[in-house]
Amino acid sequence: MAVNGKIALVTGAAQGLGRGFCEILLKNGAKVALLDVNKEVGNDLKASLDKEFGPDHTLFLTCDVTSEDQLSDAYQKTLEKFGKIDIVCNNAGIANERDWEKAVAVNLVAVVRSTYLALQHMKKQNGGQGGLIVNIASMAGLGPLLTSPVYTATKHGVVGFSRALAEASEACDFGVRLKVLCPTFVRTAIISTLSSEEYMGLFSCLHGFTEQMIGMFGMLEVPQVAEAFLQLVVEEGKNGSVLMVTPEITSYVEFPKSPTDVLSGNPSPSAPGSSPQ
Ligand SMILES: NC(=O)C1=CN([C@@H]2O[C@H](COP(=O)(O)OP(=O)(O)OC[C@H]3O[C@@H](n4cnc5c(N)ncnc54)[C@H](O)[C@@H]3O)[C@@H](O)[C@H]2O)C=CC1
Ligand SMILES: CCCCC/C=C\C=C\C(=O)C/C=C\C/C=C\CCCC(=O)O
Repeated sequence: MAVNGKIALVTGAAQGLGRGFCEILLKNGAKVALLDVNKEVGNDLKASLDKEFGPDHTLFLTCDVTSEDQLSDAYQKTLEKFGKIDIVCNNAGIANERDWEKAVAVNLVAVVRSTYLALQHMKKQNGGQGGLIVNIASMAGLGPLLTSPVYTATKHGVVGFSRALAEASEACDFGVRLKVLCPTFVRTAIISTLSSEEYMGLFSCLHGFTEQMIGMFGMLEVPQVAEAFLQLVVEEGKNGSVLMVTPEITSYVEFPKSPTDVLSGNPSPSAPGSSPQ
C-alpha cells in the first residue's frame, strides 16, 4: 500500500522499534496515532516529531494496551482526529518470564484485541475502506528462545493468529490484509533484561546462552527493522506473509502446506503471498 496520505496507528510507539516504525511512516507521508503506556516518553517523542513533521501529523495517546477501555478509546480518538485508519501496527511487547501472565496479556491478548478492533473499523462490511494490519512478533515466533518460553509462546501465538485471521479475512472478503514481522535481536531497551538475575530466575543455568545466540544471529539496529517494516507495508498482496529479519537476510518465511491449501487443491506449499489479495 502506498504510504503517502495514509493514517496509521502504532502501539508501543514511544521508543525502540515502535518509534522507528512511526518515523518511517511519517517520512513517507503518513499521519500517525502514537499509543504508549509511557506518557512521559510519549510526550517527548510527540514534541520532537512536531518539530520535524508539524503538530497535525501525529497524535499521542496514553494507552495501556492491556486495558480494553483504553484501547478502544484510543481507536475512537484516532478516528475523531484523522477520520479513518488505514494501517495498524501492533508492536507493544515486553519480556517478563516471572510475571508471565503480564507477558501473555501484553504480547498476545492485547494484540488479538487490537487486531479485532482494527478489523471492526476497517472492514468493508462495516463501511470501512479496508486496510493493513502488521503484527510484530519475533524470530522467537518461529523457534524457541530457551530463556524465554512464555515470550516464545506469545510470539508463536501472534504468528499463528495473524496467519489464520489473514486467511479468514480473505475468505470473508473484509478487504483487510494481515502481515507479521519477525526480527532477530534488535538494540532496544527490551534487550537490557538480558541475563539480569531478576529476568533469568528459573533459567540462571542458561547464563550466557542468549549472548551466544546474539553472537550467532547478530544484533539489528532499529532503522534496519524499520526498512523491513516499510517493505511489508508497501508491497501489495502477500496477505498472511511473515517476514523474517536478520542482519544478513530479510526473507519471507515458508510454512508447511496448510489445511486450506489441501482443501482447495493448491499443490504448492503455503508460500507467503501465494494469495492475490
Ligand atoms: N528488541 C528486540 O530484540 C526485539 C523486539 N521484538 C518485539 O518488538 C516489539 C517492540 O519492542 P522493543 O522496541 O524492542 O522494546 P522497547 O522496550 O524498547 O519498547 C516497547 C514499547 O512498548 C511500550 N509498552 C510496553 N507495555 C505496554 C503496554 N501495556 N501498553 C502500551 N505500550 C506498552 C513501552 O512503553 C515501550 O515504549 C515488541 O513486541 C518485542 O517483542 C521482536 C524481536 C526482537
Ligand atoms: C529461531 C530461534 C529463536 C531466536 C529468537 C531470536 C531473537 C529474538 C529476540 C527477541 O524477540 C528479543 C526480545 C526479548 C528477549 C529479551 C530478553 C530475553 C533474553 C534473556 C536472556 O536469555 O538472558
